Amino acid sequence: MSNVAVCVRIRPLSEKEAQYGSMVPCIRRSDQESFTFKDDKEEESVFTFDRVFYEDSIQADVFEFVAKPIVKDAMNAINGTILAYGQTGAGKTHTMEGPNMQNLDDSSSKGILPRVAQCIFEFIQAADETSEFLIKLSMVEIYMEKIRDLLDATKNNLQVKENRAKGIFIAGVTEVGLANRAVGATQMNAESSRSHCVFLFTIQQTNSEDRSMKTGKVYLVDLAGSEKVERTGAEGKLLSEAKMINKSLSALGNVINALTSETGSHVPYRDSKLTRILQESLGGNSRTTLLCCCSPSSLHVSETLSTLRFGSRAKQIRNKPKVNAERGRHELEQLLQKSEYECEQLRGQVLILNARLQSVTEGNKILTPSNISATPGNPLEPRLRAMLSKKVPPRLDEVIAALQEIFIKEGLLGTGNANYFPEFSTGDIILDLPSLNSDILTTEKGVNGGKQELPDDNIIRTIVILQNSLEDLTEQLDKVTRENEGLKMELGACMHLLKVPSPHVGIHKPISGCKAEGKCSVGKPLIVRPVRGGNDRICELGSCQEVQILDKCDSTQIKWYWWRSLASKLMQNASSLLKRYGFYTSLQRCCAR
Ligand SMILES: Nc1ncnc2c1ncn2[C@@H]1O[C@H](COP(=O)(O)OP(=O)(O)OP(=O)(O)O)[C@@H](O)[C@H]1O
Repeated sequence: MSNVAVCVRIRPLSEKEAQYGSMVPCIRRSDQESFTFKDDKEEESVFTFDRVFYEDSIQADVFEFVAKPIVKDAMNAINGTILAYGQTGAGKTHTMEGPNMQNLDDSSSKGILPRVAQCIFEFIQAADETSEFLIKLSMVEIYMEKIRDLLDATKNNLQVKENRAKGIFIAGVTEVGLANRAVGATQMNAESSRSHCVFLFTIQQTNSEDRSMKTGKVYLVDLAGSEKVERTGAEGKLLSEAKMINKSLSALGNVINALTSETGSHVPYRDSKLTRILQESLGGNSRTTLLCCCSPSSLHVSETLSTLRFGSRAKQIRNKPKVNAERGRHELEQLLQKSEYECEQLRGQVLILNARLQSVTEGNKILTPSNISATPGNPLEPRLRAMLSKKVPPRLDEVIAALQEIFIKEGLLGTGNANYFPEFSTGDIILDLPSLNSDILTTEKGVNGGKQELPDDNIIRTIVILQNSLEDLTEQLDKVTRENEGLKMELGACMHLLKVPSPHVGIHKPISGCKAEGKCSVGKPLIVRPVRGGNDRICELGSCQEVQILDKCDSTQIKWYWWRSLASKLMQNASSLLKRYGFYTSLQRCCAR
């Protein structure tokens, strides 16, 4: 379990705020983690967070502390989320995107978003040779409780769905276009964004040797301004927008309150689209950092206080980050083997217990050294009796070997099953048969001082112990058998994947009817993938059904070919690629250029 990290960023005074030069700022620096806040009644309180970035902090420092560890985790298949919270004009967009997404040449002012993109490619360059990567980016905004695809203006009411494989996801979100983020002007900030903006990087990593796959996601969320409606002076449409924004932010607050309340009350994730999308980031399996943006001006003292209180509360949320990995063939085979072995062990124990139960109920006697000889026709051999009479409990494998012999002799097992019990000598048997046996002994000695004849209730107790153990074992066996089935399916899927031929690099020769013809110039190298079981080859970036294969490469070459060209294009054209999130469009253009 790890707590949600909460950082605070205090921006410099704006020109307008600076005009009130005589006013003392409401925040006084203490150190990197705490500061003193003075409220409108001049009362002071100390706030402490994971990290405080003051007016003089630089974008690179914020990225290094807040985002880089999250990107690193995502490369290891642990989902991460960064949320920027604060009133309008407090510096959320400046921190997340930078002052000018149209011009990313100024590397020092770049915000978290372009740095995350760059960092992903840096990690890829340094990654293991056997790793193949697929990076995706989606961008949506939540405006008036509707999810709009920022890359496809026609999709303006996307739905949030959930399934076992993907967790929570936005169904049908696409990767094209991007210029329609809703912007409205309020008195607070001439370019205030009235929507919540969510950027999602998905990093999918496949091991080219065993096809095991792991996926990490990074959510970057630039929340709409958290100011109170009456302070914005909003009217008409802007007023209903402001109310809607407040509604989803108060839903966010309610989720945080529920997650941090001691009574463990219901968490109302479904009360807004925002909280639904962020479900796994808040109290879920993601590593999450909340970045509270504030103005230092005493003009905004009440908004800043409410932001700081929000941050303090969120700090108590505990998440449980997990690795999202699909297991590779080798790992699956080992697991399956272990699970089958466990199944065999359990089956053996069920058989033993059944026999003991039968013996106890039918012979009306307990199987202990003291009464073995008194039971006429008792199937237990002297060897077993000797074992059970030792002070030190016998090793389970010895008991099993003896029982196996007896079972065969008694016709409970055919001789063909002589090896039915696997080697039990490892000692990792779940049921502790010796201690069960000593339980029975203790019961017997406690009741009648170890005499041969046992009272009926003692026999009943023994039977109950055996029956309970049997039930537990049967349950365990069912569970392991089910897991076993799951593993077999996973292994099957993995084997299937291994059979899919690896891609080749070829030269795209558009033929008539190819829809990609207009986009791809003849002779431009493209990645193509042979269609399984046939000779056709599908161009992955276009829809051309025929590609002339000039050169076959192994998957490592493919990886380098693909990522070198993509990464260099991305790096070279960083400004256009990330220009107000034109990342995906640019990916698509890669083949047109
Ligand atoms: N750390 C900073 N250094 C310099 N200028 C900053 C900083 N933070 C914010 N600003 C400036 O303050 C103004 C408001 O910032 P920004 O647009 O990022 O606010 P916001 O919280 O995103 O507002 P909104 O909720 O409307 O999106 C911008 O002009 C921005 O350039």
